[in-house]
Amino acid sequence: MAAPTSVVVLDRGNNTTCTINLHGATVVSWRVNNQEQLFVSKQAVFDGKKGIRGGIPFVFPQFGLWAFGPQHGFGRIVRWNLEKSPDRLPSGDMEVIFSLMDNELTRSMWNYPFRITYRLILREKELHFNIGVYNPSKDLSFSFNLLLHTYFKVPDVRRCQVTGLHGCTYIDKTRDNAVFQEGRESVTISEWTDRIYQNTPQEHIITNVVSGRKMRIQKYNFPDTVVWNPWVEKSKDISDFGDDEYPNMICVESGHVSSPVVLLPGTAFEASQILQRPAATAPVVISSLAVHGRGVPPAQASAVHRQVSCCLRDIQPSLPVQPSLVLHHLFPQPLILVNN
Ligand SMILES: O=P(O)(O)OC[C@H]1O[C@@H](O)[C@H](O)[C@@H](O)[C@@H]1O
Repeated sequence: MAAPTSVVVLDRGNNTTCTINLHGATVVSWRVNNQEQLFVSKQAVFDGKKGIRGGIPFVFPQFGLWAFGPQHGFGRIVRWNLEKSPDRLPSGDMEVIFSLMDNELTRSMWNYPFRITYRLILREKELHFNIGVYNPSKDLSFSFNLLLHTYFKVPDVRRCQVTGLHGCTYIDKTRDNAVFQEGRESVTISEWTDRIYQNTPQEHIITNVVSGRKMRIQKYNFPDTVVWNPWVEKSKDISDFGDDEYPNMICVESGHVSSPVVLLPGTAFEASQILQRPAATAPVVISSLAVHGRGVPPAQASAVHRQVSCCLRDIQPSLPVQPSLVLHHLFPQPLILVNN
């Protein structure tokens, strides 16, 4: 029987938590105010062997097919060490550090000494990732790919837009790895998508993630951004992914994959990422309003109020909005807003 997997939990308070499975140091949950931000398939396997389908698997030292080992390398299928247990920082944020060193198994696929430290910090609305890869050898260089294979949870991937890709070249894995240039200001998904965008900027925003809000990705030393969704047909080929789950996830992955990192003896590579749930101003504005309107009986006012708040989140997740304009759009009949 395979070794059971075990998890480490960061708890910042206020129902803001992050759970990391030592198997692959895979982040399997990130909840902000009790709201899950990451997608994990209902069919994910936790057998301590297979990579976990969802969350944030750690792709190393290979991205994609590999002649010497499994697809996406061994980083996501080996057990990592808990280098430093969860600890509260003076800021109130929670920190944990994992590490991985070469061992018999990794040497059988990739015969190099290495050491990785993977530090996570859970803030109020942010999750920080700091990665260091060290080459302790005196004479051998090695090269590798590294990628954080982040599965974001979304209500409907067709409504997501990803910014920051305009003008970037991309390798399209759905079209025999042909190279194209992105012409859209923001990228939407309506079919099987598997692209490696190159030399992308340090920031992307994804719209319409959970509760219709936005997610900000900031990255350092990760020149590539992979965008993946298997869509209808490819989903059926993935045994640990439900046929009907593709609308509920989008992978936007920060990595160093279209060219390898070459690490000289005695040197280190560092990269980092911050995921941030920007504060939503609109629901705050509207939640302090009571809705009364012609055609809306008082008994239904709170239901309308709830509906308006949800719609507002969908329409303008984080920008300041004019509630009256949005309400007018939603309810053409005159409505009176009473500030509580
Ligand atoms: O099924 P896996 O090995 O987890 O890979 C999932 C996908 O991961 C993406 O990052 C790749 O670009 C895709 O080609 C791949 O299909």
